[in-house]
Amino acid sequence: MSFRIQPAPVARLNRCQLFGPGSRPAIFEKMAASAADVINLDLEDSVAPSDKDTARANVIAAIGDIDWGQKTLSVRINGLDTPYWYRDVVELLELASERLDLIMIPKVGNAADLYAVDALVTAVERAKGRDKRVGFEVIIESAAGIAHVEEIAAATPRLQAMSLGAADFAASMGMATTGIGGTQEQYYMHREGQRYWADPWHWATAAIVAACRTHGVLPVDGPFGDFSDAEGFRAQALRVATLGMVGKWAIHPSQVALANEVFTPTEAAVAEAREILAAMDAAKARGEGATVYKGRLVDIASIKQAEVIVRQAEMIGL
Ligand SMILES: CCC(=O)SCCNC(=O)CCNC(=O)[C@H](O)C(C)(C)COP(=O)(O)OP(=O)(O)OC[C@H]1O[C@@H](n2cnc3c(N)ncnc32)[C@H](O)[C@@H]1OP(=O)(O)O
Ligand SMILES: O=CC(=O)O
Ligand SMILES: [Mg+2]
Repeated sequence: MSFRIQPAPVARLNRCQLFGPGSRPAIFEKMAASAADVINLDLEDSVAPSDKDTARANVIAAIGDIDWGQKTLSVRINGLDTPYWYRDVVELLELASERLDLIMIPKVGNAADLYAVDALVTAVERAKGRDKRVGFEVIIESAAGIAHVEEIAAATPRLQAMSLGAADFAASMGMATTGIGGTQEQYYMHREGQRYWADPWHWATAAIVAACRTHGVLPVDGPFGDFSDAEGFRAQALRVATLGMVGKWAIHPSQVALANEVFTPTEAAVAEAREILAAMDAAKARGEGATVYKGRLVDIASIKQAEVIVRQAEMIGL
């Protein structure tokens, strides 16, 4: 470990973030009743320009009126390149109840974007005497966002989570696809007559995880558009979980259980992690830093790996 200790992210569950358009209040109660850890009421791309004001009013009312239980409640505001975002921030913080936990800022391109939102949020919070400081989450979904991902992760202590937004990311990068996440038909290796599909999201995912882990932010995978493809969703979620992400968006209720399943450690994984910790305790008592568990090496690094799983299990209450 470097002299600088890696900061821990906020200790809360973020296995699934369920999205719904702010212009569709009929589904808000259904969202609140879902098994998602985080709810994202959207004012941005799922809301038509003509509905922006109505959607904002719907969301402000729903924040206070609906029982969101223990969920983290987040509102995605419009991007800083639009005429809507400042009113989103001002009205949310002037009019919505303190039940609001997070503001999600889309299409961030650099740390200055967050500086601007932070300044506005801070001013409104002070003016209104709000006790609860609202947190931020961001979406990396542009070439500029991924190029500046580390400075964005470090931009403000308000930042709790960072998502990869595959749709806008693909557009901004000029990727030859209209798919939202998952396998891309043309992204394959060819050998001896066989095609082997690779993961075009891998680099961005790993870059986000590294930036997030460096600065104590939760890394999250964004949307998987084809909600009738459960196996495709599961494969995408398993890949990003393997790389260190803690959760994934659901853009349809059918994706919530899939995300929760992938980002909840299995009983067997938790049992194994606890056994590794016990094996290492026993090794330590013998004055050893390394030992053998089920025929394989475990050492002090294994303690940290096992602790990731045990901490997650404890948060879920397993
Ligand atoms: C791609 C880039 C991004 O920015 S993604 C993030 C922004 N997009 C969004 O927020 C879209 C969220 N999803 C939706 O708007 C809808 O799920 C879409 C995809 C339009 C499908 O809606 P719909 O045709 O009603 O689906 P369905 O008939 O299969 O619905 C079955 C039951 O589930 C409900 N439902 C639908 N969507 C949600 C949701 N997001 N959260 C909670 N419940 C939802 C429907 O109302 C329907 O309920 P019921 O069975 O009639 O009681
Ligand atoms: O906002 C999400 C995306 O994929 O774009
Ligand atoms: Mg987007």
